[in-house]
Amino acid sequence: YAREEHTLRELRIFLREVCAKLARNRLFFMFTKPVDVEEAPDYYDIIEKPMDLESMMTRIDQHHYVCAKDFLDDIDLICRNALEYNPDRDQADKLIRHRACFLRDTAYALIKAEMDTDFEDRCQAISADR
Ligand SMILES: CC(=O)c1nc(NC(=O)[C@H]2CNCCN2)sc1-c1cc(O)cc(O)c1
Repeated sequence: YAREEHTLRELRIFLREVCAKLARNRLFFMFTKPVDVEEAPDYYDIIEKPMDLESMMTRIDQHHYVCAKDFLDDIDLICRNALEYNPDRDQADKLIRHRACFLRDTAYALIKAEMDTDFEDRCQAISADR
């Protein structure tokens, strides 16, 4: 059990670094905090499950993520929300959709590049056990 806790501690340290790196990229500024109703007045009428990088950092500290897949599921949620809220063909919507896809692809690439597959396998085994 102590070994599992050590593995999950290592996962949290790794995910904080990934989350911080994404939040530092100014291209992703619109995804770093909960959507501001000043910017998008009807946002919370349309989007059921809001998500953002700051909330994800809190979820790391709350031990919400037991494997990298759980973390990437929330990244996918940020992306899906942006695609749903910005469906139109106008420039503003297109830019946000592009940035959302870029955030998603960057997160997946960062984790694939920096995480051992056997480490993620161990985390997913713990996740399955819980
Ligand atoms: C993150 C997101 O999904 C988002 N979408 C927007 N869409 C629009 O403004 C589109 C909607 N269709 C009509 C033309 N305007 S603004 C916006 C946003 C940007 C920020 O700098 C901060 C913030 O909290 C939210």
